[in-house]
Amino acid sequence: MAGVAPLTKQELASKLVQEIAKKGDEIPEVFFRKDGFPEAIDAPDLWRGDLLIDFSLLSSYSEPELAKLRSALSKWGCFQVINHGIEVSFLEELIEISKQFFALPLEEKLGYSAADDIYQGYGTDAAYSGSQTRNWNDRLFLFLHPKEKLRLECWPQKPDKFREMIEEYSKKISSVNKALCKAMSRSLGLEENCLEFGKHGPAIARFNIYPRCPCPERILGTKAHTDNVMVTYLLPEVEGLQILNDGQWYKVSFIPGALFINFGELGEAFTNGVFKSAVHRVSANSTKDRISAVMFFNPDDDEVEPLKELISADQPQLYRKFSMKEYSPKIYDSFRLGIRALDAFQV
Ligand SMILES: O=C(O)CCC(=O)C(=O)O
Ligand SMILES: [Fe+2]
Repeated sequence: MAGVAPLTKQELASKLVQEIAKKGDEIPEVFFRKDGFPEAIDAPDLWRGDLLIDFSLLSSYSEPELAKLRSALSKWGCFQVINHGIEVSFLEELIEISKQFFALPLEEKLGYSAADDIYQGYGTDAAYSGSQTRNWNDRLFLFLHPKEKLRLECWPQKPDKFREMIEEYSKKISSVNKALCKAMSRSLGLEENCLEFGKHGPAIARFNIYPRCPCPERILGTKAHTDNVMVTYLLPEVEGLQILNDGQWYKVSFIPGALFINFGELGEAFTNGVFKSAVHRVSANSTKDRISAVMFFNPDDDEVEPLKELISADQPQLYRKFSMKEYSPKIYDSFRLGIRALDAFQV
């Protein structure tokens, strides 16, 4: 990330996808994928079957549900979860409030971008390097934990309930995460506190908007990537997310009220590759804007290393021990270059 300077508000305004979409001018070349991208297939049976986890069964440690969880994470690195205990009306309101935030006047939103931090606040990714193909996406990015990283000036004061809802959502997601950590440990035949993280709650909240796009066959909402975290909890508004598995892209079916959970690179390192980090991307669509609300969890310690219990003759150690201080600087370039930051730490 060295050498990447934040943009002035004016520069940022000219790069925002919402603004480009609103003007309706010709789309800048920098958004077009030079070589196109492979099509994704529908797989409703998968999302209603092997990759649909009933959270209420996990909390009672149902053996078949634990086996399903283990299989989903080791083969796909992701699943959707229902009966997670967060009221659907709350989730719908969160999406609605996020939508209202992105609908605020530009000047007001720019007030929530950080002048000295390319990540935090309102803005758009990948606006900082002229050469890479850009995503058709703007976002609000907020650090929640550790407290030293929290920048309250980037937290929207409007819509009125937004701040309160983010805090509330982070508590609700935390309790889902606590139970899920235990279930994941159990699914691996381990003591329930072996695979524990996110004690202080999610590290980051990210709200995405993918404006309606006139040219979805040549532009992506977000290009293929793995998340640089332990685990991601995603609340989508409609379809658009896609997953790569064995060389094939799959459309994730939208299930109202379900949360989409995917394992990040740090989760893969922590489980010594037993659970995979899902490669995913977001398509653009020509009919409507799309919103998603994302919570990212990180490890509690500064160092990440594969669990001893998951290293064996059959499953030799895949990643060396590394610190977040070593890992974090690799994130920006890996996203830009489309490679995995984690691969730098292979044994
Ligand atoms: O919007 C989505 O569905 C996915 C977002 C995503 O992958 C991310 O924010 O890391
Ligand atoms: Fe992601």
